[in-house]
Amino acid sequence: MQPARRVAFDVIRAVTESDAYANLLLPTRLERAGLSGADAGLATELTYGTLRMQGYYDAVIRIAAGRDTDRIDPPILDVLRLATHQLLSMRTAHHAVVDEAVSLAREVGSQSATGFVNGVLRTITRTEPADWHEKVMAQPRSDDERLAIEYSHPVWIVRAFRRALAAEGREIELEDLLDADNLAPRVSLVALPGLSSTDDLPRSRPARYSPLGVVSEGGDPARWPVVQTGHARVQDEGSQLAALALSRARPAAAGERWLDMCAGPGGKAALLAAEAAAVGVTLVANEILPVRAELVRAALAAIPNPPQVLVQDGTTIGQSLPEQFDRILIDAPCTGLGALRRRPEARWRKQPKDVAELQKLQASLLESGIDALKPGGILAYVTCSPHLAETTGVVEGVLKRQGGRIERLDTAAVLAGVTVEPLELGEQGERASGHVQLWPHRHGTDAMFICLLQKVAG
Ligand SMILES: C[S@@+](CC[C@H](N)C(=O)[O-])C[C@H]1O[C@@H](n2cnc3c(N)ncnc32)[C@H](O)[C@@H]1O
Repeated sequence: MQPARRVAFDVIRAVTESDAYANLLLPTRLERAGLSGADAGLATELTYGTLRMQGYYDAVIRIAAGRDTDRIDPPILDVLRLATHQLLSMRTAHHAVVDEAVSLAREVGSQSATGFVNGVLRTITRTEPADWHEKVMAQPRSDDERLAIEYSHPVWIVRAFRRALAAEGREIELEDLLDADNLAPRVSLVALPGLSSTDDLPRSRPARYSPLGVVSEGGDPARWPVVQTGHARVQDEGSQLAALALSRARPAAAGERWLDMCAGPGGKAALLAAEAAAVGVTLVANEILPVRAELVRAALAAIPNPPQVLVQDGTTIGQSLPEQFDRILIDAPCTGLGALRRRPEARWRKQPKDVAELQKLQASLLESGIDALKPGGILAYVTCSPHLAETTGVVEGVLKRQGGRIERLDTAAVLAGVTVEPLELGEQGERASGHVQLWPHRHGTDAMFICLLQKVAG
């Protein structure tokens, strides 16, 4: 079997069977198989494309097999999904796809499975991709269910996106957003201030919004010397803006103390640390999980006088370190619904019940952050999810409970002073409630939510 397809199949299997993360597993499997360049690109496209479009392909397989996908053996279903991706989206030669799928089915299933796979795939090849689209979309459904199938997202996520866009008067952008989630994101990098500049980053063009960012125009940035020294990093532009919203909310005074409360694996902490070092500010990074705290230490190693890394539950920091910090970043654990482009399987793994649990933790981290903030200090509450329960829901609930202790800052105005090009924001809501919501389809970033708050002085 062609090695790229084998790697893709093995990763897809590990994702379905043992909850592996494709973005972590794929690079190690590519290396083990000795794949690089075009072969690595093909394996990545096969893996990510199949996992992203799984919902749509399952709808096709259901019709072609005449049975529900939960009545198909999981390894055989994965064989069919990978083959369907090649047939419908990559237009690979039919006989090659069917032959390879049948051999895989022989290897991972029973003899009877080979006949089943052969039959289902031959049925799929007999109809053009555009006609499959028509068949799959033919049954009458609600608008959200139709979008869920067409763009391969669970319905509850479609609904959450619709509500978040409606809150800013941009419900009309829903299809663009769902479509953007199915495209590979461009690779953005940050040049850490004081350690490198965007001129040191080869084969790249300046980012649209981040003054420290570039977008790679090809090649593997991990091989660039400035990235290998840790002086520049691969980092989504939305994450850069989240860190810069805090560090540049107002001029920093030497001697300030900043806290990154949920720092693992350390991407934003590295940017904050570089910003802090340039103006004589001390950063403390905190992370609850020891293994992720190690990643934070590694991420900070290239910064001169690297910041202290604490391993604590952020929800207790308000008690253990009350009124200690001038600025705090809470990049809260969240559903990650704003980063579906990067984590192809995440949309199928997250469940609506996760939202309620996370919302409780997010509120308690925010309350703790407010306690840890000095009067007059600034806090950035950030999520890489646009789900309203995790964003404005958390902020509004905490503001209500805190009475007049905390007030909103105008995050849009702060970012207007930071970004290279002005950010196009929604028509309503954001100005009034002080936050900024970034979007993949509109800004080309992850859907980061950024809300600056200030503790009332005295
Ligand atoms: C969204 S990630 C932060 C990403 C990070 N800021 C970056 O840019 O690399 C959230 C982090 O919070 C950590 N976390 C979860 N619960 C926590 C808690 N109670 N206290 C502190 N950190 C927590 C998670 O382990 C995870 O590493």
